Amino acid sequence: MVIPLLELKDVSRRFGGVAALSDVSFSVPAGAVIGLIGPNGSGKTTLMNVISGVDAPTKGAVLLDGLPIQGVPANTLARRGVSRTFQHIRLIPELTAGQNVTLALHAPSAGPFDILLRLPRLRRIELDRHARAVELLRKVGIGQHASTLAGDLSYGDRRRVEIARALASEPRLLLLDEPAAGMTHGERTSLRDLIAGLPALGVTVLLVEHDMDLMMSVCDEIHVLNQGSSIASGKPEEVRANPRVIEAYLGAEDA
Ligand SMILES: Nc1ncnc2c1ncn2[C@@H]1O[C@H](COP(=O)(O)OP(=O)(O)OP(=O)(O)O)[C@@H](O)[C@H]1O
Repeated sequence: MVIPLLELKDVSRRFGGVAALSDVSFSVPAGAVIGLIGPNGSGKTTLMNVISGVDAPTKGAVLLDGLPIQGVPANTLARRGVSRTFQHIRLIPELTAGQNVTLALHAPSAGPFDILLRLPRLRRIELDRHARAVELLRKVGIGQHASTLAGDLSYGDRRRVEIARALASEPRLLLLDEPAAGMTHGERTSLRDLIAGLPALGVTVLLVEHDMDLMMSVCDEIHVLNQGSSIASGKPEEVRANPRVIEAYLGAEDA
């Protein structure tokens, strides 16, 4: 039996009287792009928080390579191969795209003596880190903007820098929370190609996104949440035609 990269078993999260997640179960096989959709407030971000260690479930298990990780802090999970982007951009606008990515890189970093004595090793480490950041920016299609201030980049390119930052820890599982939000049509098309290419780089993707065209064209499988519960799972075209899904979205529009 092949152990999935990620498995959720009856994951629940309550906030006081609010059941943000109720017994959500599904798995994410290695090498896939898996989508998570649902109307506003259905629990998608809560689930991303629980998987990435930003939050812990009230009940249930989150397994990475078959081992429980619920409650493990985000920085530990990052070392174990789980990385994410957030709904709201978290770059430092006064730093260049390259510097923003460099900040997210793991060691090798300089030691106190390297810094104090400005040993040649320090310069070499800095050059290596910069080269690695540029390589990551190239992977997401904006290598040419490595020296541009993050604050001067277009919205779509800032989102790409965020993805490059998330790739800096060499994740096996990348959680993308609404990466297309605020993007133009053209930016969405290139984001789609970027996401579709991630499995070939060894990165499995769990994607939360409201852009249905993007989801339909990039996901191998989609899971649908409504009011914290899983209401449908399947191939994009199956999910799109599912009456429960249509009803959940129409209901949300009426609200
Ligand atoms: N920290 C919190 N404290 C209290 N309630 C919360 C908290 N976080 C989320 N909730 C509630 O949990 C439910 C699910 O919220 P969540 O943000 O996960 O939904 P979502 O599907 O990501 O929504 P959106 O598409 O609008 O981002 C909502 O009712 C929300 O109000």
